Amino acid sequence: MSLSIADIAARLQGYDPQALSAAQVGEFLHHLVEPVTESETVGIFDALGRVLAEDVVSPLSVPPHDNSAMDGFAFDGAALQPGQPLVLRLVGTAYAGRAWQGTVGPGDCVKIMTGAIMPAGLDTVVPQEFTRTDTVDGHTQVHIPADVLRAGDNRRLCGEDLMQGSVALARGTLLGPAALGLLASLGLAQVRVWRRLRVAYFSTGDEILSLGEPPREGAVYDSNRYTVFGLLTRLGVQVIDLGVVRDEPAQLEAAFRQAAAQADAIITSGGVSVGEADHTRTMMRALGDVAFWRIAMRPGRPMAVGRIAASAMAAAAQTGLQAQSASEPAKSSTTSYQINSTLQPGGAVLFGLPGNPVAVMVTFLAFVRPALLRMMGASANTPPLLRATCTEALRKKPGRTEYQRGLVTTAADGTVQVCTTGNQGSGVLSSMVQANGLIVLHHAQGNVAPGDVVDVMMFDGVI
Ligand SMILES: Nc1nc2c(c(=O)[nH]1)N[C@H]1C(S)=C(S)[C@@H](COP(=O)(O)OP(=O)(O)OC[C@H]3O[C@@H](n4cnc5c(N)ncnc54)[C@H](O)[C@@H]3O)O[C@H]1N2
Ligand code: MOO
Repeated sequence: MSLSIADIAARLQGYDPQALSAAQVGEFLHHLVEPVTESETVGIFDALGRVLAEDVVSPLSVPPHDNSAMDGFAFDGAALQPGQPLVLRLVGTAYAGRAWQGTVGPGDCVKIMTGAIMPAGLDTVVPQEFTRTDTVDGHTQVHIPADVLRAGDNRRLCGEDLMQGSVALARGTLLGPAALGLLASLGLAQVRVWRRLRVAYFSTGDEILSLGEPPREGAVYDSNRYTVFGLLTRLGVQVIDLGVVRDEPAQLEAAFRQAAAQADAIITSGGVSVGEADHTRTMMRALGDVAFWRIAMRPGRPMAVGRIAASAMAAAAQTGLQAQSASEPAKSSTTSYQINSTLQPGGAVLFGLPGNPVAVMVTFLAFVRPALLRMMGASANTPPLLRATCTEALRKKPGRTEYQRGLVTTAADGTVQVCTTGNQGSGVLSSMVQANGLIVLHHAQGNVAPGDVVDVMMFDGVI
């Protein structure tokens, strides 16, 4: 059963929607979102980027036999003596893909190919390039110099990768290329994964132009839908693009209703600050259980989160924007509008992101992405932070988290360094494009001096 905003707020110590720390936001969202519960079986090619719904127990051992890691000669390592060269008699050849059928006695060796099963009684392989061979009385002899290897070298043990009956991949694993290979190595062509998450998104604002519309004074092209599309696609969710929605109650209600009916989560951008001119906040309150936050962070201060009712129970009538379930009074409105909304439990999770293009990306990476990964059933959802030496001074006020666009490079001496990529305005996408990570200046941290070590959230593998 999902918790209401009030329930979650009551669980959080020191919860103040007007002054939340980034850590409190993470904690709040952890309570707000729940993993999906439906799973499906998919073929291995469709499993990339999906999350395992159950443990994969290894049906066989990998490798299935002790085998050679080198092309060379297999022999009994007990014959090796420190400081002594060894001479062995060649009695046959073991090829990969079939077991060698002969028998070996003391002082014998078998020529062996990489991957071939180790003949019974032999445990060591000398790579062929370490050896010299000659023929004595019609027999080939293999000479191994002193001290070039130890007993057991160059032999891969049965089950050293995976043992039959052990958990090869745990439920909650986000399947990457290595996991696909591992599944295939177990002979598994199909796998059980959680169903794909559906995420709907739209941009709000009367000044926002869709691509294809001619430029006009005071208007800007919608960039947020494209960054959100990219961020969601990288995450492997099913995206539902609902376009640009005018700041007009009927259009906003229709967009929220459609999004809540089709998706597990809704991402909007714009209209969550205190501006007088928009209906977005009012509509969010009217159609759902939503909190409006001011987060102690930069960029990305205002944000709305909650749930939007899944049922389309509201009958819209053109009689004044009075959202009956809303505690917030209607903003100044030219259109009259009324919603008869009955709040239903559950519904789609709402992430109402601030309009500024970099604030959208930063709030997505800091909060939305970990929350969506949790909804996807993934067990790990925060990327590790890299430690890098900052090459410049950064001004930072303690008491808020700041994310600065950074370019991480490796210096000639091998040190990992980071510098900022220029204008850090929350509308400036060009410095985001030049960055390969976000410098994370933590809540309590103060100014950074050149040479100080800072944390960086790298984009690689994330966006
Ligand atoms: N009095 C206050 N004013 C503002 C505050 C505040 O705390 N008190 N917070 C500021 C911060 S921080 C941000 S961020 C913005 C967020 O405001 P909104 O979420 O209401 O966003 P808008 O006003 O709609 O837009 C802000 C900005 O972003 C541009 N924008 C919006 N959508 C898009 C889009 N899809 N593509 C490209 N650009 C977009 C929009 O044109 C505005 O320039 O509020 C501050 N004000
Ligand atoms: O912090 Mo706003 O979120 O400036 O862009």
